[in-house]
Amino acid sequence: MSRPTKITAMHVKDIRFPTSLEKDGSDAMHTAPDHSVAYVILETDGDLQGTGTTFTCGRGTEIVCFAADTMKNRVVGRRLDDIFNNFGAYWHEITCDSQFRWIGPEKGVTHLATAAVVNALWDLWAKMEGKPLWKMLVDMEPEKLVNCLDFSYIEDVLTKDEAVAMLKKKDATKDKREAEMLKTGYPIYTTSCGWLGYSDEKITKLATEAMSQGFSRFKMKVGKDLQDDIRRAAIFRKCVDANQVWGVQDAIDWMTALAPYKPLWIEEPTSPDDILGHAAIAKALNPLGIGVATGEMCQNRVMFKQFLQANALQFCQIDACRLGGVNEVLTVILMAAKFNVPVCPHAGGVGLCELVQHYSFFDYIRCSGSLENRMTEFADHLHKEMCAPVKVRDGHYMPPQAPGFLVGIVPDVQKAYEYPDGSAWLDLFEKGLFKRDHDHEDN
Ligand SMILES: C[C@H](O)[C@@H](O)CC(=O)C(=O)O
Ligand SMILES: [Mg+2]
Repeated sequence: MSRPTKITAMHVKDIRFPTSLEKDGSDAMHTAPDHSVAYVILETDGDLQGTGTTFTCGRGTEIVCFAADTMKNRVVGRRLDDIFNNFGAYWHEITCDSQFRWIGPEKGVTHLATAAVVNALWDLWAKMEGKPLWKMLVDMEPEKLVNCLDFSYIEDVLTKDEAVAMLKKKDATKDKREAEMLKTGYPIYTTSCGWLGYSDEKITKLATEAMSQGFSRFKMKVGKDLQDDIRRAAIFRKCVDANQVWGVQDAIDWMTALAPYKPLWIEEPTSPDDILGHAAIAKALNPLGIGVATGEMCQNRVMFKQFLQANALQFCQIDACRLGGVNEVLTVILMAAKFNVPVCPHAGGVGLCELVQHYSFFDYIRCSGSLENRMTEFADHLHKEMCAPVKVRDGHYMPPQAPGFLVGIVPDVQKAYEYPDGSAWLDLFEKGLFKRDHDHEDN
């Protein structure tokens, strides 16, 4: 097999799944999402390809694809050694393009696009090393790993030297934790029983099934109707997720009413940008035993820094595609470890479970060294569509062994669900179940 030396081409696909039909993935804000991805493939002069995705919710995917496509000229033709030997500097270069940066910076569509491209590079690198991403990160020399990160704007709370020291400190005992992960896996919770559009009967049936499969932790969606939420909270309780529907005082009042059901956290209680609002909610709810969780829409490491500084979150929910890929996610995991805040990654979207598992293994083995108050999300749909679906055993993710970041979608599925001309979509249009984008108000 010939080892790649440079990127020769980049392709971007808009792949969407009609999850709104069954209300999979629905919440109080996103009432009918179609879980989708901007799908990036990097071709090389060798035998390997890199694949990266960014999770989106249907309409809008084409915009992220367009943004990713415009990044081609910063990727194609580049030598892989130049990228991987100076990955932190390369990441800085692509996120600081002097013109592209104006429509970010480091947030929104451009950052979602960055994630897909950057994650494809990490997938390729891990395949070249012959390791799953988590294992490559666990084995990498601390200095080399830290060289992949961009510390701009966060050096007031975490320096390169401090990050190296943190990794070195944990390295003495990492083999033990790696063996533990290989044996028992990383604890997870499921969101799949609690999507907002599901009936009470469906929730009860799914929760019962999940318990028989070894799940003991659940998340339910809230925020549409308080009486509905109270009734459902009695069916199962643990974490609740409002997906940004409330103002600060609404969040405090609503959650005070749900407090008797003892939720561990309230997720995204208000605007994801309102750091001080989250801090006020946390201050009011922490005494009731409820923590604040957020991060799936936290734009970048700078905002995470402030959330941590302001004591505005008790559970840090990194997302594999909202931040600008592995390089930036690792800085947030390190900052969270410094503040002793548990990282509980967000994974309610296609490909996210497959991606975030790598972060949880890395976090436990090499960074936090703790499982206390930590669990990663699992959502039960769109796995058979993946080339290497997550392995779940007794409510735990089991570490994957195949090389790469492992977010590839089965080729026939890619073809069928490519929007709008894949056969599955043509069929849905023909049946009148969907209208093409721009032909309708809403599905
Ligand atoms: C629209 C998405 O499905 C969202 O509801 C996911 C989410 O908030 C979560 O998994 O948490
Ligand atoms: Mg959520």
